[in-house]
Amino acid sequence: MKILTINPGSTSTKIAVFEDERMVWTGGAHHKTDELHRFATINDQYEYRRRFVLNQLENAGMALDFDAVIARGGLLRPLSGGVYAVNERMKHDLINAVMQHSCNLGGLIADDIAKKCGCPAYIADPVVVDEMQPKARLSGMPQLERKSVFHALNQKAVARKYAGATGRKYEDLNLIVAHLGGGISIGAHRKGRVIDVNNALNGEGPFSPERAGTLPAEELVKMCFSGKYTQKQIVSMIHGKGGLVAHLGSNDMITISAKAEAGEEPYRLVLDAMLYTVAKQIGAMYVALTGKVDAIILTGGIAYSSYCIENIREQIEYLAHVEVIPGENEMGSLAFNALGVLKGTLPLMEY
Ligand SMILES: Nc1ncnc2c1ncn2[C@@H]1O[C@H](COP(=O)(O)OP(=O)(O)O)[C@@H](O)[C@H]1O
Ligand SMILES: CCCC(=O)OP(=O)(O)O
Repeated sequence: MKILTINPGSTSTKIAVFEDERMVWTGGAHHKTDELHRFATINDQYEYRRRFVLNQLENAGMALDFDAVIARGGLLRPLSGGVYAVNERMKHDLINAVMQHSCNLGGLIADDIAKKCGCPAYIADPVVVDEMQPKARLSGMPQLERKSVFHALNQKAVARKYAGATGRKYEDLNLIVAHLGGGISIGAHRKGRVIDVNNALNGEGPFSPERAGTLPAEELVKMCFSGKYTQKQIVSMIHGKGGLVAHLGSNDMITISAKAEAGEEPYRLVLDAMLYTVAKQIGAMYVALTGKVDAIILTGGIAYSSYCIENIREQIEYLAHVEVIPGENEMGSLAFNALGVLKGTLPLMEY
């Protein structure tokens, strides 16, 4: 069976083709900050990203004859993990999502290409997978409930991979998984359920290449009412143009980590500050798991940087075993999920 997998991330669009479990082609690219910031909204990126996927497939000589097209899922209502068919209700919710992120385009692009092939379109383990324990949902303001928005697909895939490699079941382990990408999410996985995690999108947790992370609330309120900024500008300072983009004007971690490693300022100070916020969030999830932690897994694109990994390791290695699984296992995981549905070993959920 031939599966097309599509993963629109905040900094990249990744594409891969699988024949059963075997990846036979991979494409995609990192998008420069300016390339995406010329679009006013995420929905405005739809045509650009759709054409990007189709052009890449055409240039690689890939015919549009897939058995299924599956994409990373977007900011839908809170859902259980699993595979969902893209339907009209889902497309409506993706187009009209309150929270904006490029993953909202995944199901829409998958649906368009699947229609050209005459095959089904799916999403799996969307970013809104919600398994939070009740006490983690409350903030200090009853009006503001915490929400589970994170790299569910990759966090679950690497957690299962680690469990398999150590001869155990994901459901028997307590793990902290830190996904270090354009956004950063750090989850406490208790026996196969993510009982707490920072919302990677809305100003919670570490700052990241393009997110502001936790902010001083009252200072932020003053900025909002200063008359100097529109709501859209403030929101984009929280995600899109926050974090390293705000401090250093770039989300290119390869260049930034090389400069930081060479001791160049302000790169060293800003990157070390970001990694300090990562270590602190890992500490918080250690407490969420009451210190009973089998391993801390560092994953995502930034986990390719030895500077970043060693910096974080020094701050947390006394807590538990540290496992590094760089990149993301999202493409393989998407293909595995689509195949499971096509072969009837996984249920297909309706949105
Ligand atoms: N070899 C590398 N060294 C350091 N950072 C890297 C490397 N490769 C990718 N990155 C960084 O990883 C981030 C993207 O991570 P990824 O997990 O692909 O997330 P996203 O889904 O947000 O695109 C970018 O900030 C990119 O600069
Ligand atoms: C919306 C949460 C997932 C996320 O932040 O993904 P990226 O790191 O790809 O932006």
